[in-house]
Amino acid sequence: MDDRYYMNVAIDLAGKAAGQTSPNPVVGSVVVKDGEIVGFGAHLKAGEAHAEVHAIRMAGEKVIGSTVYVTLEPCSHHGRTPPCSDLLISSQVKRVVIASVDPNPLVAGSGIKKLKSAGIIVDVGVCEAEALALNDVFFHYIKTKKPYVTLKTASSLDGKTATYTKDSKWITGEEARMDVHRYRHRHDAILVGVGTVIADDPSLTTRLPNGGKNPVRIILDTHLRTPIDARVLTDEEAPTWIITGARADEKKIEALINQQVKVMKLPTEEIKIDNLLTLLGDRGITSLFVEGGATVNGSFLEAGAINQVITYIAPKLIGGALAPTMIGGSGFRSMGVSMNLTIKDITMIGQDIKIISVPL
Ligand SMILES: Nc1c(/N=C/[C@@H](O)[C@H](O)[C@H](O)COP(=O)(O)O)[nH]c(=O)[nH]c1=O
Ligand SMILES: [Zn+2]
Repeated sequence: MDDRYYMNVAIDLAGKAAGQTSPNPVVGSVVVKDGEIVGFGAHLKAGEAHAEVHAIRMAGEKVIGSTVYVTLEPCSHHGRTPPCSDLLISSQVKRVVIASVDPNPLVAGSGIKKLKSAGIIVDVGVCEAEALALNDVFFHYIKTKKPYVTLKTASSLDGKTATYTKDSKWITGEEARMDVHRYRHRHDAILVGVGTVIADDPSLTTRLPNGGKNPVRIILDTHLRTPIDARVLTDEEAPTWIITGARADEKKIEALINQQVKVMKLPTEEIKIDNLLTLLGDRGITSLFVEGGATVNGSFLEAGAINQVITYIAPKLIGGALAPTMIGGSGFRSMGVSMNLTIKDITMIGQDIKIISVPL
């Protein structure tokens, strides 16, 4: 088989661990000897073995003189595990095929240099686009030190997210709502505004049949209006960070803090999304799932802080000039300055449509 075939096996393996490896990238690796796959592996959890280590361990003796495919440049620095480039050299590998170079400017290219100076044949760029797409979150975070932001909205055919009486249970069906929980599992944090907490008293936890990781729950609450008995404050299911303004009342802050709740003040009285993202990035949040409501969605849109949009549209009509829509705020004044995106994927999920789009 050709290089692309084996690299696609490595890419498929890497993608299966999506959401588990944060803050590390997902990486896959395949060892091939005399046209036979003799080992493969994926990085499963930060701090544990890298993909190449799993693959080489499975290959055993057959790794000698083999070709190793890996979706990201092998590491060359001592992180929490010894460098994979050293392991590839000591395993007497003949050739290494790499899909994408490490985006971290500190290490970019050094793994490749090390392998070449040890006499290993190195080819770079096989299936590069597919490999880069695996780690759009990781690359974004490495470059900006801010979380990759996914905005998720769910609405009726006529764009409503609830009736004018604020009833919203449910708009999308079971399958689409289950899909949302898979995104929650894969994200470091989920964010809603205090309006959603007051209206829905959401738990914002990941409820999948086989369990799943709960994201940190971020509540934007400038004036500390989160009800003291809200589930996100009392259910002991996941950490909750309340983000408030510089002038927030210290007594109210004291009343909200408990072992699962932290209150964090931003430097300005009103919440600025850029300051929020810096604060979250500094605390190691690499991916942020914004579930609204409309006001919060509007502030992310106006801040130009959206990296991906997941839209679920249900075959329902709600109507009502006062019924809420997906994005509030003041909005753009003219089409010339409105946000343009490209649709990457459209699928039916149960009775609903799911659209994935990214800004141009
Ligand atoms: N009304 C709907 C949604 N509503 C989304 C938010 O308004 C809800 O408060 C939040 O998902 C509740 O989180 P939970 O308590 O953890 O279940 N989102 C959806 O995808 N479809 C809907 O029909
Ligand atoms: Zn490594």
